[in-house]
Amino acid sequence: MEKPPRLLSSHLLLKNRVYEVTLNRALMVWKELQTKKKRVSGSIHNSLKVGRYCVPVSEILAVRETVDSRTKDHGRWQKMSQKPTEAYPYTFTVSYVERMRRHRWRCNDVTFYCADYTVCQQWVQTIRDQLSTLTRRPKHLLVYINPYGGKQQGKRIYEEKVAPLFSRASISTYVIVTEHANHARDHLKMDADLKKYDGVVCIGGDGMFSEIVHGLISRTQKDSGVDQNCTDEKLVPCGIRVGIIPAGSTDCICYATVGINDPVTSALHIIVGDSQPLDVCSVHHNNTFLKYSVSLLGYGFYGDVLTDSERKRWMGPVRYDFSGLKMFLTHNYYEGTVSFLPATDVSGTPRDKTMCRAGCSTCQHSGQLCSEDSQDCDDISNSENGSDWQIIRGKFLAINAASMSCACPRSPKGLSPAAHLADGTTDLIVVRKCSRINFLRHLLRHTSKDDQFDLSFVEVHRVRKFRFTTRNCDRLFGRICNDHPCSCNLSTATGTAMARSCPTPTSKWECTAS
Ligand SMILES: Nc1ncnc2c1ncn2[C@@H]1O[C@H](COP(=O)(O)OP(=O)(O)OP(=O)(O)O)[C@@H](O)[C@H]1O
Repeated sequence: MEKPPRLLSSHLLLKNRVYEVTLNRALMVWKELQTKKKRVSGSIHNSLKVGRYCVPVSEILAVRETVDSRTKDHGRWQKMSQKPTEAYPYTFTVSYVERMRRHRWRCNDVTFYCADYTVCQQWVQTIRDQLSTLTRRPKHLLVYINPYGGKQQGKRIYEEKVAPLFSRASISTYVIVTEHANHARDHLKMDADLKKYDGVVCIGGDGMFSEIVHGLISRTQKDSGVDQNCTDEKLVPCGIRVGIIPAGSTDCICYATVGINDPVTSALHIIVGDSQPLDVCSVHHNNTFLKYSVSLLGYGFYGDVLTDSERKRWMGPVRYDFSGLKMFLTHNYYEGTVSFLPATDVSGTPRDKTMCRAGCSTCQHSGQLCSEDSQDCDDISNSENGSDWQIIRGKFLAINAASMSCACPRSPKGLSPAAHLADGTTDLIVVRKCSRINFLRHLLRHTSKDDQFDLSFVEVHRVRKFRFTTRNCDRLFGRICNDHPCSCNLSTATGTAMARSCPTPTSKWECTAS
């Protein structure tokens, strides 16, 4: 492939050594000219070889000029440990993403010393020009902080770890610290002037993310004239991106999308404009819309754990372990009928060995699955009307729909390890009534390498829609656990980014009680 032409090339001083520094539209590279003693850190993933560093322009956060070793910014990010020699009195500092191990990102600064003021200015201006061409980067963000989630550290996490990075990247923010549950949802639904923002940032856990998703999707449907109660109507995808800064108890949506629960990593993904579409399921009861779900919808064990754990919020994150143990000992089961429409037109299965990650080819293809005029969507409707529905009757300990892996640090594989983030399907996991010891075996497999579906009392299906009808309809929806990671907080087990996520309502399923 042809190399992009050089925009700039200069000999600049860095840590008292002379480097050849070059910039093209894609990369900034600096290479040491005198390498008597190689003392370059190998910690940067971006480096091509010792003494040569390479940073994609897309991962440069900012550049700032420094005159006479006094930077214009006096932030904590400044690392001006060495004084410029007299021959190189003009400096500029580049902040960029340093990729560490295990999906962790950090902001690193490198300061270059120039002999000539014009050269210094040229570098600053050319890098800024290149950054201004990156149109996916947000400039204005609406930030909601839940001061109540997780260990109640949301405000501190935002102020100490995230806000300085947003300010470094010249992102303007409008920050709302929520005052009560559903504050963010209602503000997004009714009041927020979304045209002013390039994205919404959620500082909190999965419950808070769910609030924001509900606010945004409901607003989008209302603005587009879509009736949420009608199961046959196609949902209109939500155009605005949502960033997650993990500050909850389990943060499984962040973990499953970014691969790590780390506020700095998530903030950096937001700054560089990364995005990952997510499936959104809608849940209905008797032709009435109940909820949206992007991660786990659980009935039975997981719903019971959530219901119980909400009453014990004062315990902090450990409440999930406590309630998990309690529900495990209670060993409730539920009788009813599960009917589902299998996703027969997709390539993968829930038993695959690969985990879905950003850039997954299956999700890229399926992202357009239910776009307007899609033939595939018509095929799905035809199947519904036909006889493709399958039925399971019996007594169940748990009925779960995982629209993503639902992985979290305590259960790194998650509830359904091969579930896709945006393929328009959900993995339906049915755990039939079994002995307590067998159920424990199933739960323990969420934390081990063993296949949690390879048990006679567990069934897993990749589906487009499903229905659950209990024998006792009254109890049905009181026990649904929606968009909540309690699944990852079982008595035995223990999730950027944020998740940089863009809700795309590509699949729908319904629960009906009759
Ligand atoms: N100011 C507030 N006071 C009380 N509750 C709030 C407030 N703001 C948001 N909430 C509610 O707090 C609930 C829990 O928040 P969040 O998801 O951030 O933390 P968590 O439950 O500890 O973490 P996780 O969902 O990852 O387990 C959410 O359902 C949200 O509706």
